Amino acid sequence: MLEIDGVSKRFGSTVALDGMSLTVRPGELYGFVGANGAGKTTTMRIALGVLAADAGEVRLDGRPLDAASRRRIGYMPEERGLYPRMAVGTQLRYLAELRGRSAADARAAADRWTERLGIADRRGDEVQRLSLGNQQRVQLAAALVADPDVLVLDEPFSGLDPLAVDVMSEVLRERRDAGAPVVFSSHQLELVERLCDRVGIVRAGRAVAEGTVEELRDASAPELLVVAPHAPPGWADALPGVAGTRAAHEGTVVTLADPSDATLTAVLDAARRTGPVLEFRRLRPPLAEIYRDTVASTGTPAPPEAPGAAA
Ligand SMILES: Nc1ncnc2c1ncn2[C@@H]1O[C@H](COP(=O)(O)OP(=O)(O)OP(=O)(O)O)[C@@H](O)[C@H]1O
Repeated sequence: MLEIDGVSKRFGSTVALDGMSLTVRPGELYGFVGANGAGKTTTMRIALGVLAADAGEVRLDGRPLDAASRRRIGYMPEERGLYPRMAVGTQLRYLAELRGRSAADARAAADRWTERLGIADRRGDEVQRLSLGNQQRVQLAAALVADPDVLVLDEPFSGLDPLAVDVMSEVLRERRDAGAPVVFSSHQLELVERLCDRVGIVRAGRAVAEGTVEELRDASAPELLVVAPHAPPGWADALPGVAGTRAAHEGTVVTLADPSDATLTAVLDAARRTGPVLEFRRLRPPLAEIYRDTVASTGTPAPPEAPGAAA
């Protein structure tokens, strides 16, 4: 289990992290989402020891991380940390050996992962000669080559073609199924919704919501779609238990302040009084909508990034 507990970090006058906390459990695929500058990369760098926290703690299996336990984490940095002029195979073997694997093990792992990720025919090529998407596959291989117990990946899906997205998704699921905690950041919320067991939403350096997509959905204001073609504008605005309405999906979306049976009945009765009701159902907002609502309801917009804040 990987725990980020109350971690804070400033860069000069910029508060990058302000008490960030999240937990990634064994055998869990965790999606880390938030606006540009919300603090995802900083959190991951601190977890990996690339940066030091000002306050708070990162624990692996209940113990504060140290140099030895950090070696159990496979990391894919956002800035991608490969040597551009080193051949793919040589580089992967080197990284595995650096993490304590024997030369034979390192070679076997480099061969296995390049095969698995569809870049076996590029083993002899310098990394800089590969397309960006293929460099990303090498970067994933680099995170996996020493057989880590935990995976921390910063935007692993950005810029990948659909087939590469499938390969990446499959590999992350396999690691999850093998019992590893796997956390990745992404702005591709459909993908996060499809792939992740739990999601953490961050805003301005702190986690503002965490749970399965279903839990996050339950925590947001429930909405009904009512399609009643003869209903006049504002027909549901004043009903008891209704927080607001808007026109959408060729009908009316009714946001409920109180999702009780009494409210549902009142809304349905009011709709039926206007004429035929073609549709009446609970809406299941996608993660993108839940994300927007969560971020909007957790404070004023984040201040713009301080230009040139000192590191
Ligand atoms: N080395 C640094 N020096 C100064 N400020 C920094 C540094 N690294 C990050 N920051 C600031 O910390 C804040 C958090 O940045 P971070 O990169 O963690 O966000 P992010 O959520 O990963 O964003 P993105 O989605 O754009 O990758 C931002 O305001 C950023 O400008």
